[in-house]
Amino acid sequence: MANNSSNGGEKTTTKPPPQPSPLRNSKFFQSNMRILVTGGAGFIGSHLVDKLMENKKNEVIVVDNFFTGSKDNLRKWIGHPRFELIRHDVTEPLLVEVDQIYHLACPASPIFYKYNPVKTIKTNVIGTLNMLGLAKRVGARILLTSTSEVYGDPLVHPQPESYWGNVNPIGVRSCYDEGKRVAETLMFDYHRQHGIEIRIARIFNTYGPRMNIDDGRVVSNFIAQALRDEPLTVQLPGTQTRSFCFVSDMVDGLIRLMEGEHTGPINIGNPGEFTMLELAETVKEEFGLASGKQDQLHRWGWGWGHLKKYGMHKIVIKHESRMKLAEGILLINPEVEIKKVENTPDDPRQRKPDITKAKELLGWEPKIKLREGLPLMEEDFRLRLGVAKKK
Ligand SMILES: NC(=O)c1ccc[n+]([C@@H]2O[C@H](COP(=O)([O-])OP(=O)(O)OC[C@H]3O[C@@H](n4cnc5c(N)ncnc54)[C@H](O)[C@@H]3O)[C@@H](O)[C@H]2O)c1
Ligand SMILES: O=c1ccn([C@@H]2O[C@H](COP(=O)(O)OP(=O)(O)O[C@H]3OC[C@@H](O)[C@H](O)[C@H]3O)[C@@H](O)[C@H]2O)c(=O)[nH]1
Repeated sequence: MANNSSNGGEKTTTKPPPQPSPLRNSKFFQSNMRILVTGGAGFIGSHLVDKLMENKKNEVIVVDNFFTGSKDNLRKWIGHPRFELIRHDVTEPLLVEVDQIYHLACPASPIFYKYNPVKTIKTNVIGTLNMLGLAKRVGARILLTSTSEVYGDPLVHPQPESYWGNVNPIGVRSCYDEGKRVAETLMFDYHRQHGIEIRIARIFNTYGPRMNIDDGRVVSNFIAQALRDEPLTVQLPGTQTRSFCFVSDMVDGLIRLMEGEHTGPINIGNPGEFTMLELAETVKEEFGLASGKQDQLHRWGWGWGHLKKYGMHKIVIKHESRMKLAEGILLINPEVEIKKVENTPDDPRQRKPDITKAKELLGWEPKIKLREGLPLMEEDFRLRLGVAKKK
């Protein structure tokens, strides 16, 4: 592991920050906090906007090119007097007057960021340069949503912020991993050279309502597959691990980081670690029977306790016609609906955040466990998939 001396960088500023807008210091005019959210039409961004809009002192401007995001995620705010939505690509310069910038714009799902890798790296590098230029011009504080992927396929486990990572610089994921690493470098160079107030969050896998249904990320894939009665596609070997954070916890962490006194980088994630096979089992238990078959079990007075008692908790009922109640024993189709499929290159084998810094510096830790968070996605996914709960 590398030493920690240049991590955090909190004593390295050589210049005072640029002057904020005169309105900030006005004695006579109590202005609102003007907050720019790039990528605000996406999954995490739209939840962040919901939270920021709860504060009546905030005006929120979203900038998005709608590559992976959608206006639908923001529909409740369109037309609101404290809200503006601008179709704009962050690889182009932007002129707006703001006090804070949450810079999220970047496709996050591997399928999407690998679709046009040159555009992904431009978004991370030129997009971040443009947002730092904006921050410098208007004296805004800027927060970058970096990623656990800066640790690559980590050789240190769990990953503290002081770990410098194990990243392939020429692989198919590099446009994203290395792009985010350069974005972090740019943030610290602007901080040291120009005194910009920066914040860096290293986000670990996040899930929740509004994830794109077919964007290839594992939680949204498994839930959509379970609700469509399709096999869950576990990519080989299935023993690779991830740590999943519910989106409301993530938003809380990002706002604390922005409002706090520490530049970061700070890991924001849930340390609960699961293999992909364990995740598939959990989704099956929460959703496999939830598509109506669970109701039937309840009508018979059967619950998971009964299934577990007979060692059947890992079994999905495929055809109800094959189910019989015989002398009080439920016969279930033993077909296990998990399909092992090929993986993609450079898939990290393990990932778990060390969140000591987030706890100590931000007073933050996640509240929602995986089993509590997964069911909170059901209604949203059913609605968008058009799959009703069976009676
Ligand atoms: N969700 C996660 O698990 C996770 C993990 C680590 C880091 N992150 C980071 O958090 C941020 C948000 O992730 P998300 O899960 O909400 O992803 P998302 O794909 O749902 O949202 C990204 C948003 O950015 C927009 N966008 C992409 N390129 C753009 C460009 N050039 N100009 C303007 N807008 C652009 C998209 O249209 C979308 O609305 C990303 O920066 C991502 O790297 C997410
Ligand atoms: O259907 C699937 C999809 C994915 N997987 C596996 O699930 C694991 C997680 O894959 P995801 O695509 O959800 O996400 P990854 O962890 O690879 O990248 C993620 O983490 C960091 C963020 O910055 C990225 O934005 C995010 O997508 C991988 O090991 C993958 O092989 C499956 O087993 N089945």
